[in-house]
Amino acid sequence: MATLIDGKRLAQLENDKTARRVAALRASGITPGLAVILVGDDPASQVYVRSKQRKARELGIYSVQTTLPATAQQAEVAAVIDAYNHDERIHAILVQSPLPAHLDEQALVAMIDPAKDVDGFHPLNVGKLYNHLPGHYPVACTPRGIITMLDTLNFEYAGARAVIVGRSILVGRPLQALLVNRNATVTMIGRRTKAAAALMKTADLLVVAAGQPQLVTAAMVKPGAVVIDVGINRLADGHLVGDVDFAAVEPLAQAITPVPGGVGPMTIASLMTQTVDLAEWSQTDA
Ligand SMILES: Nc1nc(=O)c2c([nH]1)NC[C@@H]1CN(c3ccc(C(=O)N[C@@H](CCC(=O)O)C(=O)O)cc3)C=[N+]21
Repeated sequence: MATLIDGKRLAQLENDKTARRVAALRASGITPGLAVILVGDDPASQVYVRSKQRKARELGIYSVQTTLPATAQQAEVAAVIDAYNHDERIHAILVQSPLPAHLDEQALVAMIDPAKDVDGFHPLNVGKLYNHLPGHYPVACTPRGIITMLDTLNFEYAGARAVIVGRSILVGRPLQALLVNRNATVTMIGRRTKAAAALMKTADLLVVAAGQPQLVTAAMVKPGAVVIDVGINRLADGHLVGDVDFAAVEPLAQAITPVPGGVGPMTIASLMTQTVDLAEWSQTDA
């Protein structure tokens, strides 16, 4: 039987630490501030943004939100980013993804002050991560949360074979960099990959972020692998499932994340941690 990686519990532990750091910062006169920009009325995005705001306030973080209609133009969103860039109460800016298709998301992300880029999506921060540069910079929150979970397992990165299914800007690409930087050997799988199942079966660490329920079956998992399921799929009956056939894979894995209660809560915990990081760095790196 696999170790269940309890994301809810690990997130709780991390949030407790964050609350203590926020209290210490506030005692020294700095309240960490998070600004969330939501465009449109995608129901899943509204749920995520609401839980981010709730958690931030719980932890003592100053938290504000700008909501724009789905018809908002590029320049309107840009003006909101610019205002937060110059707002001294705000240390962390998040533009909820995905944006409506008529907006150029990458151009907007590039307008965020890199020192306030809590998602780590600004090209400057992406480049620093990719090149494994020293110093303080934010990294994508979902991959950061995955690393935290692997660290608690004392996962041995060096020499491990990692396979990542999904090459997104939010998850697959930044996680690839974080794992390469820890001396893992990383294979990226996309839709055009040949013999994907056989590649997955070589993985000591299998991370699945494809957005496809039941994509990974027991036949694709090496016995003893660590399996991280990033998928969040809402089925017709309202059930939330990941990308991994949990019931079939769990008996042969060394450790596995559940959905819900795995990567999702850790993503939010990482976001809170990184908001506080940015507030601290704004004092020391200025
Ligand atoms: N700029 C930006 N940054 C993000 O970090 C970002 C984003 N855009 N867009 C969407 C994805 C997705 N994401 C999730 C966060 C928490 C849960 C989460 O807490 N999930 C719960 C279940 C929640 C539910 O019931 O739907 C769980 O897995 O247990 C899920 C998904 C952050 N994202």
